[in-house]
Amino acid sequence: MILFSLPFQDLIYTVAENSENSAVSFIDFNGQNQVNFYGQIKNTESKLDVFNNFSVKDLPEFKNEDSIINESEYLAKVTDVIDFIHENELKKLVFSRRKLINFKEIKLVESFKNLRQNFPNALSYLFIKDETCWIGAFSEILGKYNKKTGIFETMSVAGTLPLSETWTNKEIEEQKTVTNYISDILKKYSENVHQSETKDHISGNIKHLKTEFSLKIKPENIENIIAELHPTPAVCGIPKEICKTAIQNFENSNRELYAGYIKIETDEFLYYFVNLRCAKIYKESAILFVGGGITKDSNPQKEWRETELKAEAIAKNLVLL
Ligand SMILES: C=C(O[C@H]1C=CC=C(C(=O)O)[C@@H]1O)C(=O)O
Repeated sequence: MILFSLPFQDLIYTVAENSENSAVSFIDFNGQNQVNFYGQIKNTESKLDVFNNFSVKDLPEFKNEDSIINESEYLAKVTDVIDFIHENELKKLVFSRRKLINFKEIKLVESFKNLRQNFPNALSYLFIKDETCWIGAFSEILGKYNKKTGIFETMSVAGTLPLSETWTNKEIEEQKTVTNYISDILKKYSENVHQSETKDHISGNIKHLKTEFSLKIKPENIENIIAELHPTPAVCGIPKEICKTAIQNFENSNRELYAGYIKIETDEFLYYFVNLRCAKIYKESAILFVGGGITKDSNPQKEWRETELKAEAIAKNLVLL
């Protein structure tokens, strides 16, 4: 079962599970595994209560305690990542960690409702399938294709600060790396790539820098563009392959669906949302997945604070007993 809502839309949708067409797919970070929801996308209308049968008591217990690192372990790892960045002259590498929250009970539908209310510009979702349950809300679009006009949109979102703070060179350069990476790929598909100014992008308690792109493409190029874009340096790093391998070595557990993407096909659009600010739910615990772009100018303590802020953005919406 799945519930989701699209950016700036009031309706809550589900997938009817009435045909073999995949309407919503979660693709993991490595592009190797998928969770698919087949059938027609339909409005849940007022029947949301049905979803209160979503129960976590049948979910497995969380056992992989080794995947949780504490603050001092995180600081040591980020110091190693910075050394690696210097040695390999990298522009950016995204390092992530998991944060454990324990509870007796979680009200999943209420938590989902909180997320969609507090992240109106995001794709918000909640699903349980085959003993796997995830919840999340984030507003970064890896791709949005308008089937009628042929216009493809994407964005570069990076750099993180609390709302009240002022951007420094570190965040500006970090976001530029993502912008240049995306721009170089898009130029292969059109001579007319429109690039917006870089603006603040609010996401709950924090802000990011965002540059938007649009271009007209042929429908047969969509999947190629997505395959080239993912994972962008907003979630991986540059050069992509070196960073993918380094991430596996530095992070002591698999990212699973975190930093992957969510494909949704409606009558009008093909959407690809980046799966950040998300949590995997277990029987009596939730694992929050949070990361940040590390550069040669990173301060490990500030990076820790950033992951704490990102974790809080999800955690404060979870209704726990
Ligand atoms: C990798 C994450 O955020 C990305 C998206 C926005 C800002 C980011 C940053 O400032 O590092 C990251 O690139 C995450 O939230 O786990």
